Amino acid sequence: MSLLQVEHVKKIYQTRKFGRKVEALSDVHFSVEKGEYVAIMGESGSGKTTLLNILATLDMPTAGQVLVSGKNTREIKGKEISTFRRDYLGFVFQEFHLLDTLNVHDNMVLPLVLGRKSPQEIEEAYGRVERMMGLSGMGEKFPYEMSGGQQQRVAIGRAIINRPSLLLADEPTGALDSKSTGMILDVFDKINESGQTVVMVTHSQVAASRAKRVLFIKDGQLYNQIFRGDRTSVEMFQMISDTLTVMAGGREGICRN
Ligand SMILES: Nc1ncnc2c1ncn2[C@@H]1O[C@H](COP(=O)(O)OP(=O)(O)OP(=O)(O)O)[C@@H](O)[C@H]1O
Repeated sequence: MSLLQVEHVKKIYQTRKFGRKVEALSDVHFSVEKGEYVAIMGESGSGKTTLLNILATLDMPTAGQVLVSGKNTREIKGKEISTFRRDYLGFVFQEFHLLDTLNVHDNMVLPLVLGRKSPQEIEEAYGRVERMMGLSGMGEKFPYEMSGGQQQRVAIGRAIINRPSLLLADEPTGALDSKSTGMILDVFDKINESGQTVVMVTHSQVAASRAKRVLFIKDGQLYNQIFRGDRTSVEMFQMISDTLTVMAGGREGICRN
C-alpha cells in the first residue's frame, strides 16, 4: 500500500460572484511511497495549491479521493480531522507561521503539547529535532529575533517533531534568499534521508531539483513526471528546465497513469 494515494481527484470551485464554475483539478491520479521526496511544479493557476490543500485535508475534492496510510480523508469526520492532521501530517508554509509570543522551544513542541505527550517525551523529541535543524542553544529566542532561514528551520522542526507520516510543504523557500534557501534544502535532504516522506509544491527549479521525483501539473492535470534516479541535482535541474520549456510551448503531455 502506498503512503499517499491520490485517486482521480477533481476539484470544481464555484465563484461567489455569479456562481461561475472553475475546474481547478480535472483528474489527478498518482501515489507516493513511504520515504519519497516529491516536488510538484506547474505554472501559476495550474492547481498546485488546490491539490496541496486537498492532501492537507484543508479542502475536499469534488470527485475522487485521497488516502493517507490507507485512510480515506473523506471518511474522517468532524473533530477527528484535527487529530488526524496532527498525527499524520506536518505542514510547512512559505511564511513560517510561527507564534510570535512563543520562543523557539515552545513553538517547536506545540504539536506535542497539544497531543498531550509527557514532559520527558517532549524534551527528548525537542533535543532530537533541535540538533537536526541546527538550532542548538536557540530555544530561548523569539521568532522576531531570528533570520528568515532560522525561522523556517523552527517551522520545519515543528512540522516533523511528531514524526508525521507525510510532510507537506508549500513554497518553503519562497520567502528566502539564496543562501537560506540552500540551508533549508539541505534540511529537507536530511529529514528525507532520515525516512521522512516529503511532498513539496514549489516554483523553484533549484528546490525541485533536490527531490527524487518531480510531478508537473498543467491545467489541473498531471502533465509529466521525472525521476531523479542517479542524476545529480545539476542534471535534474536541466531536465526540469527542459520539461518546463516544453510545457510552456503547449506540447501534448506525456504522463499517463
Ligand atoms: N476559492 C476559489 N474559488 C474559485 N476559484 C479558485 C479558488 N481557488 C483557486 N481557484 C482557481 O483555481 C485554479 C487553480 O488555482 P491554484 O491556486 O490551485 O493554482 P496554483 O497552481 O497553486 O497557482 P499559484 O502558483 O499562482 O499559487 C485557478 O484558476 C484559480 O483561479
